Amino acid sequence: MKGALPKALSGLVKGQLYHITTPIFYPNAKPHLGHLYSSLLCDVSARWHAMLGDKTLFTTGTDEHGLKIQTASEAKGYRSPKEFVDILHQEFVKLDELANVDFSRFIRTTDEDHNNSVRELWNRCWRHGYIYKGEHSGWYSVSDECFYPDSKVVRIKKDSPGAIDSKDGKFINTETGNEVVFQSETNYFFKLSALQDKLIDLLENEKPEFISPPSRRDQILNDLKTSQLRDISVSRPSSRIRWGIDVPQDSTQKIYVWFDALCNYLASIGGTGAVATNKPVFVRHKGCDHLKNPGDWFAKTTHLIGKDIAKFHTIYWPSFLLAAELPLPREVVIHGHWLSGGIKMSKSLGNVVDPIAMISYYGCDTMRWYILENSHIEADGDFREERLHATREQLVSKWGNLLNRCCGKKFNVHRAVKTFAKPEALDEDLSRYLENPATKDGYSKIVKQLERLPGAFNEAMLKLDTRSALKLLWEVIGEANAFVQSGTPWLKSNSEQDIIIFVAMETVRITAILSQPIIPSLSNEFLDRIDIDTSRRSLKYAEFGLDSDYGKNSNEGGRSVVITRKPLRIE
Ligand SMILES: Nc1ncnc2c1ncn2[C@@H]1O[C@H](COP(=O)(O)OP(=O)(O)OP(=O)(O)O)[C@@H](O)[C@H]1O
Repeated sequence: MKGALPKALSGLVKGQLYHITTPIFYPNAKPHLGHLYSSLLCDVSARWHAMLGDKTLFTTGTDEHGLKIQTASEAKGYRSPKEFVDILHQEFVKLDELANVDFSRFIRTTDEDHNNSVRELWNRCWRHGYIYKGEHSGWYSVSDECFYPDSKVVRIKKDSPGAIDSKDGKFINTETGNEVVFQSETNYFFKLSALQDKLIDLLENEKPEFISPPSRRDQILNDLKTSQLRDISVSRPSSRIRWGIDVPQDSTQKIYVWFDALCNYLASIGGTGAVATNKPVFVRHKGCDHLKNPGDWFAKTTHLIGKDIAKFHTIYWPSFLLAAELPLPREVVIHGHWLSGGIKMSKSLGNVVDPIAMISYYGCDTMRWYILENSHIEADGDFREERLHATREQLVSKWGNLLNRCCGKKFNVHRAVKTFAKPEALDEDLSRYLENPATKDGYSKIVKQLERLPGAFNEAMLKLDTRSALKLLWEVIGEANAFVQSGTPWLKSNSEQDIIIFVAMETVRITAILSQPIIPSLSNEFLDRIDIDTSRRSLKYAEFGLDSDYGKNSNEGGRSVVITRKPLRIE
C-alpha cells in the first residue's frame, strides 16, 4: 500500500475498519430533508474512508415495530402493519437511490436476523440480572415511544398551545411538546440505575471521545452527574401493542421498540452472538458477505444521529451493551436539526421539505453540495430554496466556468500537461513564463494551496466538518479563476499560455478527485471532461503534477458542457 496516498496524507494508516450507521428511521410517513441529512453525512464519510483505503461498511434502514407504526397503519386502512411498512420503507430506499446514498446494508427491524439479535441481546441482559418484572405508572408519549417524569409534563389548552393549566386541556411533555397520557401496567424493567456510575466513568475516563461534538458530551455528562437515572420499562403488554417482538420469557409482553431498534447495529454486522464471540459470521452487506471479526467491527462503529435521539444512543444503548457484556461502539456523533418555521422538521408535524422534489429539479449533486455546505454538525439548519438555487449558480459560474474556458479551442490542455507535468519542469523556475506580478504570486499561492489541500480537506472530512472542507475547495477554485483572469492566456502562446492552462486544469483535476465523496457524479463528469483515465482518480493522484497524461480531446469542439444554469423553481 506504500505510496497509495498523496504526500500530504502519507502518514495515515490505511486498511482500518470503519463502520458508520444512520439511525434507523420510522417509516410512518415519507422521508424528508432531515433524514437525507443524516444519510448524506454517513455516505460522505463512508466514501471518504473508502478512498483513504479503509475497509468500510455503511448501515442504514427502518425501525418498523411499535405503537406508532401500528396506529399509522390502522389509520391508513392497511390490513397489517407489515403490509404498511413493506410499502413505506421503499420510500427511504428510493430517496437513498435518488440522492446517491450508497449504503452497504439496508436493515429492517422486521428482518429475521435482526429479530434473532434482539432476542439474544434481551437474553444476555436477562441472564446477567439486568431485567426484572414490575408495575409501571407514568406519563407515556406514543409519538416519542417513552415515558416522562411528572416534572416534564404540563397541561395545555386544546386550541391554544401556549396556555398552560386549563381544565379541558391535554397533557404534553416539555422535552418534545408531544402529547402524553397517564398509564399503569405490568412491564419488564431494565436496571439503568445500576449503570449510572459506570456510564460516568466511561465518559470521564475510559472513552472521553465516545460522544461528539464535545459540547454534547459535556452536557450529557453533566446531566448524568446531577440527576439520578431511573430504571426503564423495556416491554409493553401485547394487549396494547401487538406489533413487536415477543419477550422471550413471556409472550404476553412485547419488547420495547427502542431496545428492539438499537439492536440493528449489532444485527447488521452479524448479530449479538457473533459480536460477543468475535468469530467469523455471514453478513448481508453489498460487496461483503462475511466478516472475520464482527466484534472488532462493532468496536469500530460510528453512530451518527440527530440530537432528538441522543438519550437513547448515549445512555440506553451503552447500558444495554454493558449489561450484555458486549463491546461498545467507537463513538456517537450527534448533529443538529433542520428547522422549518423555527421548529424541528418532522414527519409527525408535516412541516417538511421534500428532498425528492429538490433533487428532481436542481439535481442530486447540487442538493448534496447545498446540504453539506449549509449545515454544521453543532448547529440547526434552515432550508432556503434560494440558497439551493445559488449553489447551482456557483457550481456553474466558478468551477464549471474554470473548466469551460480552459477547454476552449484557443488552448491545448494536453500540450500544457505534457509540457509541465514533469518533475524537471516543476523544479524549474517557472516564473519566467509569468510576466505579470499578480500572476506570479497567483502561481505560487495556488501550488502551495494544492499541496496542502488533501491534508486540510482530510482533517475536515474526518471531523464531518463538510462546510470547512467545501470552503477549502472554493478557495483554491477562486484563486485559479483569478489566476486565469490576470494571466490572460488568450493573449499568449506556447509555454506562456500552457503554464496558465496547466495550473487551472490541475486545480480542476485535484478538486474533482477530492470532491468525489461529496458530488459523486458531477466530480466524475468534470474528470471525464478533461479525459482523466478512470484508473487515475484515486486519492494517490490528488497531488500537483502527478498525472502527466490527460486532456487529449478536451479542446475539441462539440463536447457537452458539464453543468448548466437552472432558474429558481417557482411552485
Ligand atoms: N429535522 C431534522 N433534522 C435533522 N435530522 C433529522 C430531522 N428529522 C429527522 N432527522 C433524522 O432522523 C432521525 C429521527 O428519525 P424519525 O424517523 O424519528 O424522524 P422524524 O421526522 O423526527 O419522525 P417523527 O416526526 O415521525 O418522529 C433523527 O435522529 C435524525 O437522524
